[in-house]
Amino acid sequence: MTEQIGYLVLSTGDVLEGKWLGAARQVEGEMVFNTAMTGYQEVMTDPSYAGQIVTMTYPLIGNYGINDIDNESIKPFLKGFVIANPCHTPEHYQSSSTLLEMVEKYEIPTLYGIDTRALTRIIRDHGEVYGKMTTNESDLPKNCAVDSDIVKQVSVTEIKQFHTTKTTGDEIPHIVVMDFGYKHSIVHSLLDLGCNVTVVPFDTTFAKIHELDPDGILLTNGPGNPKDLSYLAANIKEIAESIPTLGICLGHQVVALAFGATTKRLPYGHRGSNHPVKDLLTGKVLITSQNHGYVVDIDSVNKDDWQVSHVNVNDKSVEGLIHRNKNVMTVQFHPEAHPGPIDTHNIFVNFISQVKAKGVKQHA
Ligand SMILES: NC(=O)CC[C@H](N)C(=O)O
Repeated sequence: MTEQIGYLVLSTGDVLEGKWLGAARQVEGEMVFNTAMTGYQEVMTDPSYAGQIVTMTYPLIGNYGINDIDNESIKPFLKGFVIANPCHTPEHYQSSSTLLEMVEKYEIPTLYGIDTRALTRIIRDHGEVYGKMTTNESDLPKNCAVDSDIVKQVSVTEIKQFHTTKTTGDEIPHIVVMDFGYKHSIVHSLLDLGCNVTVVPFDTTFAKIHELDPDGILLTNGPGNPKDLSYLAANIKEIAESIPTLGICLGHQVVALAFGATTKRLPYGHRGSNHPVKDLLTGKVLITSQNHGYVVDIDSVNKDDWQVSHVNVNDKSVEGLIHRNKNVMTVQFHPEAHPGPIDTHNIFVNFISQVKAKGVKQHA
């Protein structure tokens, strides 16, 4: 294994020295930190990290290996990975390869031996931080914001169909998933609840979606700045107004934008698996999985049409919206978890109930 020295040079002027896990692969991108103590495989394969260099605050990564079931997409899309201590001797009955093998297979630029908690403090103090993973410590990152067409880079280009094996009666709702960079767990959650699923490209038109004859629409998570998708607003509004709709994370943000709200950047994002969210309808606090850098501006939400259903306990930001007259609900957190707790699984259950209440069509 290589012991080659590598550097993480930050736009703040800080330089952190580490070693390359696998080959040296120079890359630059937006720095973000994730505080989950487990779930590194799901984090590495979540398409919402496309264009970003991810660091894990938890120091030991790779200790339960890499398995064949927890990938959240067809391949990792993150730009780089920065960790403290990699484990080369994993122990888990489902483990089929190691972190190093994963990093090499997908050529993920990875540095280890970095004090990732000190790095996280720098990101928290400065907010928007860019980093360059390099072999040359005087190699400064440029302003490498995430590409404005990043969703196009991760979305499917062709329709994909999935059939449920868990029928709960004779009604099988058909859910069309608009793919902004979907996590596989979202589709698994729908299949487990007895739905058939069609995944379509993020920019599929209302007319095309109508031809697919869905009972419900799910707009997924995805990378980048939601405002870069403002050009889709009219299409998204038309879809959400006509068909029961659930938006998750980026899906929540683009629905809010389509109905006239605005989004803004959070100081340093919410990424981890223990973010407390208050459900304002039940008064309960739920522990949620999160991964976002932008948020819907609460003051911009039209309160005549929308009810704020969830708020973040830590910073009071919007975590969920329900339309007062249409069948539209959206959440900023991840009800599919993976990684993280399943406190909010009911979001899917409620959505499917709403779809069924509207009447499931007989599909050929
Ligand atoms: N997971 C997501 O869907 C993230 C949404 C958006 N890219 C953000 O950072 O806020």
